[in-house]
Order: sequence, then C-alpha cells, then structure tokens
Amino acid sequence: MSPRRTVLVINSGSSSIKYQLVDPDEGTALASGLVERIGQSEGHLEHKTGGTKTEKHDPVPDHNEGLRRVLALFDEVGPKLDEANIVAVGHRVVMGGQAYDGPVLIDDEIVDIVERLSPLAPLHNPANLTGIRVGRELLPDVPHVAVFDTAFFRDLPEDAATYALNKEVAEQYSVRRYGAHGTSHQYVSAQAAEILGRDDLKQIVLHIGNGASASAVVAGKAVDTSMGLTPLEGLVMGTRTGDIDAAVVFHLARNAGMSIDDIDNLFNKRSGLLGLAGESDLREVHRLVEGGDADAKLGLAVYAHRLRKYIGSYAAVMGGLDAISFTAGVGENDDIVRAGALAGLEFLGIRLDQEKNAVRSKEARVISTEDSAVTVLIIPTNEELAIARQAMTLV
Ligand SMILES: Nc1ncnc2c1ncn2[C@@H]1O[C@H](COP(=O)(O)OP(=O)(O)O)[C@@H](O)[C@H]1O
Ligand SMILES: CC(=O)OP(=O)(O)O
Ligand SMILES: [Mg+2]
Repeated sequence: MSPRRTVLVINSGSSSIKYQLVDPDEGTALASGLVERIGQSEGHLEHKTGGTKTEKHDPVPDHNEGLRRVLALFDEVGPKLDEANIVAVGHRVVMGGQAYDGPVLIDDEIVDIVERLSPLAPLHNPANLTGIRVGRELLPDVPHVAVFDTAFFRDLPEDAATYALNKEVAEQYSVRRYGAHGTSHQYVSAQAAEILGRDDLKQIVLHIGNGASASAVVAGKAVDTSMGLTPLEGLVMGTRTGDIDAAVVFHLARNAGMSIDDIDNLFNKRSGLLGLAGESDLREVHRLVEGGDADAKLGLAVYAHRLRKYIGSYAAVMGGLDAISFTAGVGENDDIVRAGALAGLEFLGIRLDQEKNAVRSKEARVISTEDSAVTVLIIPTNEELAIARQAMTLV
C-alpha cells in the first residue's frame, strides 16, 4: 500500500487564516485550525488534530507572523509536516481575473499576477499573497497551487458579466463581474446534483458566511452570481453593504467630506449587519432582536429581503428552479435566516419544512416538504477539500 498523501490547504483571508492538512483521497482532515484577531491586542490561534484542540492567545501582528505560528504549531503539537507526505500546498486566491478557469501551479509569474490583481480584491488578494509567499518560503520543496474563487465564474454569460458602463472605460480598466466564493459554489452545486441524482438542475446556491454570495447554476455551469468586480456587490454581509446605488459614493464624497478610501472602508468594513445593528455575527444579532432591539430587527429584515430578491431574480434568469442550497457559517447554522430568505416564496414552488429546518446537524440534508416543487437543502461547504482535490489534479 502506498503511504497516505496529504495536501496542506491555506486560506489566508481578509481577517483570518484558516488551514487544513487534508487527505484528498479519503476526504478527511488530519489537522485544521485558524488564526483570528490578527493585528489586535489579543490574537486567537486554534489548532485541532486527532481529537485534541490547542489554543493560543498571544497577539498576532500580521498574516505573515500568523502563518509562521501555524507552521510552528504543526511542529510542536503535530502532525509533523516533514513526515506528512505533503504532495502539494493549495492556496485559496480570491481574484484570478479573466485568466483562469481552473487551478494553476504557482511560480514567480503567478505571484506577480496575483499581486497585479489586488486592486480587484483589495481585502483578499494581499492576504492570499502573504500566504503564498510565506508558504513557499517555509515549504520550498513541494508544488504550490493557486485555486481561484473566480474560476467557476470565468465563463459567465456575457449579459450577466457585463456592467452597463461605458464600453471603452470598462475594457481599459477590466471592469466586469468576476464573482467570488466560486470554489464553494462549485462544490455545493455538485453535491446538490449528486444528492438529487440529476445533472440538469436549475439551482441557486446561497453561500452565506461573513462574506455572502448567491449563484445561479444550470446543469453544473454558473450563469449568474451576486459578487461583481469585487466581493462587495450583492447580498448584505457581516460588514459589507452588498448592492447599493453607486451615487451614494458621489453623495458622500461631495457632501460628507469623505475620501474614496474612507468610503471604501465604510462600505466594506463598517456596513452590512455591523453598520445596521452594531454586530456582524448573526448569533449576536439574534440576541439583540430577542431583547427587542429595533435596529437589529431591521438589520435582519434587510438581510432576508436581499436574499429573497436574489432568489426571485435567479429563478427568472434561469427560467425555472429545481433546488436551493444553503451553505457556509450562516447558511448551515441559522434557521431563522433560512426561513426569512424563503418567506413568501411559496408561489415559486418553495415550501420549507419548518421542523426539518430547525434540526441542527453537520450533515447535508433536505429541509423542504415532500410536496415542495423546489428542493431546499443545507449542504456544508468544504472549500479546503475542494482546493486540495483541485491541487491534486496538477501534481
Ligand atoms: N450557530 C450559528 N448560528 C448563526 N450564525 C452562525 C453560527 N455559527 C456561525 N455563524 C455565522 O457564520 C459567520 C461565519 O461564517 P464563515 O462561513 O465561517 O465566514 P467566513 O469564511 O467569511 O469567515 C459568523 O460571522 C456568524 O454570523
Ligand atoms: C470573497 C469573500 O468575500 O470571501 P470571505 O467570505 O472569505 O471574506
Ligand atoms: Mg469563507
């Protein structure tokens, strides 16, 4: 029997680093963890392996140091990386522009390209790049592979990908809709097709985490998605506005004396649920709602309203709808958000089974009624496994 092969997957994100040591053949994680509160006075590092969890609370100044600590923890607690038979390191990269519809082996040129694309994912690509740089430095003898969030959306139909912006300006500055979270949308839509035993589905995937996006997928191909030039467009998110009239930018620049950077920061980091309710985490928002907080109640209503709007519009884009899948931190765990997103959509053939919706489980499952024309599912995403398997195709 050949020894077990593993892939180290690094998701160096906007505000955290998540990682997994994956067995791509078995589909299991041998170790996983995250670094949070990077740059704050107290950091949080969590490393899980073989049923044990190690936690640290030392400050983590930046992503570079965070990743070094992670690799040191593997050495300290295990599994030892030099004994893990790592055949590839897979890196999540949010923005790959129009160039990639699949994974690529990372060399210096790819590093340059990821850097040049940073203006199109300013919160994500610089952090992804740090992960790649430190990873290549500390693990120089294994191939490193970039798996782009945008790859699944590279071939969106032109009418969905094009903004009604002056053509010359759009072309000169690469302004179009690229989407994001594609690795998750691809993984979850494939799972839904497998569970339902159909490869011709018209389906909607709702990836609702801190960042949140919706996609419309027909027979395995993405035909629309809610994130655009950057991961700011679309759904209401933890701290991001999602869709907003672009004229709000002109208004604030002219009348509130805000600079472009101020407005960027406002839209990306101080808006969404945080801006409406004072909390970005749904668990906190629900706690406030239970206490009678009117801002939190409105925040939650705006959040659900946007989800309903996307479901309706994607049913129209696809000319029908067979399945809706909820995934990511909120989608997998929050029955109130799921019910709110589907409320009043019975006319589309969507009937949520309230009891099934309330069950807590880590398993993929159907939560619509037997007689619902549209099957509603919860499908836990596994971006790390999807990245590991894509990386394996190149090594
Ligand atoms: N039990 C839960 N109930 C409701 N929401 C939850 C629960 N657990 C996590 N969440 C939500 O999931 C979010 C994180 O989702 P995740 O997919 O991990 O996001 P990201 O990858 O963008 O960091 C949290 O901010 C919180 O709002
Ligand atoms: C693209 C994006 O929004 O990613 P995340 O949800 O990890 O912030
Ligand atoms: Mg995520």
